[in-house]
Amino acid sequence: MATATRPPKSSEQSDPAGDDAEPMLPELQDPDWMHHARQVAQTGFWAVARRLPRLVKEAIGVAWATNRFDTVASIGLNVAAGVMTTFGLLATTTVLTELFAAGPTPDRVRAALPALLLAAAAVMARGGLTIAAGWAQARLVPQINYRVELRMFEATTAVDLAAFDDAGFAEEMDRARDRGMHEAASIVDSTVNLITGVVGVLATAAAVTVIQPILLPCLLLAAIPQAIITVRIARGQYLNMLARITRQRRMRMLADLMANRRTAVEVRTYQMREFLLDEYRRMMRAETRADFDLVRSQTITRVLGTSAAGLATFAVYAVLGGLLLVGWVALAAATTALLALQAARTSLGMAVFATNSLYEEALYYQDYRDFLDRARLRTPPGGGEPTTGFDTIDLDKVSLRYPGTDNLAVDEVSLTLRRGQVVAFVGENGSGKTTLAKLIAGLYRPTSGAIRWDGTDTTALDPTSLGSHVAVMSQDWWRFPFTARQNILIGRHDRARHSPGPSVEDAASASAAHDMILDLPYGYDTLLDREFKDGQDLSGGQWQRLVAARSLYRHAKLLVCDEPSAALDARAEHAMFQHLRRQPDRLLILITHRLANVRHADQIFVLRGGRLVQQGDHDQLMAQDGLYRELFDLQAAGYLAESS
Ligand SMILES: Nc1ncnc2c1ncn2[C@@H]1O[C@H](COP(=O)(O)OP(=O)(O)OP(=O)(O)O)[C@@H](O)[C@H]1O
Repeated sequence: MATATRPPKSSEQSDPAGDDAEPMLPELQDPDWMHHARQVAQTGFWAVARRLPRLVKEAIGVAWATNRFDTVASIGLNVAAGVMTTFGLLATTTVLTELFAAGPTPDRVRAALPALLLAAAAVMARGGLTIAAGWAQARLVPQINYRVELRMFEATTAVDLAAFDDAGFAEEMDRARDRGMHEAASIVDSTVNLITGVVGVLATAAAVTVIQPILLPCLLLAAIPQAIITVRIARGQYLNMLARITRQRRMRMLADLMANRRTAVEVRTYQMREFLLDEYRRMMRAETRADFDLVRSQTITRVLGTSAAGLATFAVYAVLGGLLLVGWVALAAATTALLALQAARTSLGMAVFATNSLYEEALYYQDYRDFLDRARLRTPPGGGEPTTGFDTIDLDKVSLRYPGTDNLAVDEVSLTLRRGQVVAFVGENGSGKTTLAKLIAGLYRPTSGAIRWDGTDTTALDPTSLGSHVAVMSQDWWRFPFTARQNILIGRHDRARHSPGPSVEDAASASAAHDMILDLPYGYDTLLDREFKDGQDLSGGQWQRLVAARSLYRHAKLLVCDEPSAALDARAEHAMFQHLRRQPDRLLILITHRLANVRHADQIFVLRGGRLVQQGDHDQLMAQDGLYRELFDLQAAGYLAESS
């Protein structure tokens, strides 16, 4: 199903009005979570049926692990309902036998009464059991969904950061998240439906066998066409869905572009309206054609299937008539057989449909299982010594290579940092500053070399304990859709009362965010997401102040500030750097391209291509003919030129 990505065509190359014109946008690839689709489409029904026992076992295992009571109830009650079907049919035969017997009508009715009551009781019991089974089955679905989702996010939040740089991991996570995890409840649902269908068929077959074994082949003859139609229609729908999925994704993508606050500005400034609408119309025309094709082919299948079912029913009637004539079957038994026929048809259709669904769902569910296994391997083992912090941090020939890359992002860097210092990492874009800071913060483990806190290799320290002493003001911060207060509090959401550290307001004041927050409609309780009622948004610089407040609120012994003032105006930048000064119990690592802000740092480390090429304070580095002086002079020249 995968289609190759083509380069975008210009609008002059294509005719938006023509039905068969090439699309203006490049073809999309099928989503990764659809990789089983072809396999499902190409597997025959019997091949699927052979794998059923394993799939049923797997599904029952999932249900059992979630809620044993509801599992037993949904299967047991369905089986009990099947037994009632058999009783009901047998009682109906007795009723009919009494009614069709010779003698005065009142006597016949009286004789039929006990069996009639029994038949009525069986029907009522069956109805009650089916409802109770449905209730248990419906209870199972949300419980399974919650359990599976929770396990998914327990895994995604526990894996090491490096896992997210691994393309294979990210792909498996998307598959498991987009589709796999939603199939857990579906495989249980389909399994219960399958069991219900099979029990229904067996129950009617048992009744018919008791009444007259010769009627059993008639029952199957009449039910099979129905089963075939069900499979064919389901497969047709599936293949049609496969053929259309990429187009439907493109339509959703276009719909998103045309009705979205984030894209609204560019759609207008570039006057993209007609371009997007043309593309949407083209997709819609193709979709409508596909809808018509599906409806036509399904109608044809239904006509053929219904005719075959009609013929089969006619054949059964003929056989029954023959059996009646030769006296092999009594009239009452033949009438019951017709009732059984109807019930068996429905049950068989249900079982066949459930088999088909179960096969497909189980393939995708396996993706979820595989992802959990892979995530377990990527989760740091935990344990290790707890730590109360550090006086010195030593890096000994530390290197890091990102997965799937050839070059070292950090190349044999050795340096020593001390609590109480302000140090700066300086270098051109891509020189490895952020990566080095993340290594020191424990977010990545070195590919080689060692990082030691007071002489202890950090790999021997408990990661949670180590992380509690670190705060990182990242340059890739996220706009969390919480209130302003929560956005700061999450810096240390579990901080105990009276434990050291600034209050939310103090942290906000230190990062020049306090006044800006007070100006919001609900102050600190303003929700910072426009997608919710009464939500507000902030400018990039205002968000950056809030992010800074969060990391100051964390009150950690190691504070990494990666481009903390990139989006700040001059006044806010000045105010923030007043607070990012030396503190005796904190090591501050500053990464910035605005070199004026690092002039007062105790140590400046200059990186180039991942290697540490210079180190010293500002005066020492300016005295050398090196990269630092070159970068500093370039920046200073810009200001000097302006002022002259
Ligand atoms: N997640 C990642 N996966 C693969 N390569 C990465 C990843 N992050 C960074 N790199 C690469 O590692 C090198 C160092 O990147 P890093 O972000 O540490 O540089 P930097 O000095 O902080 O750059 P900038 O000044 O632009 O922020 C670059 O070549 C970059 O392309």
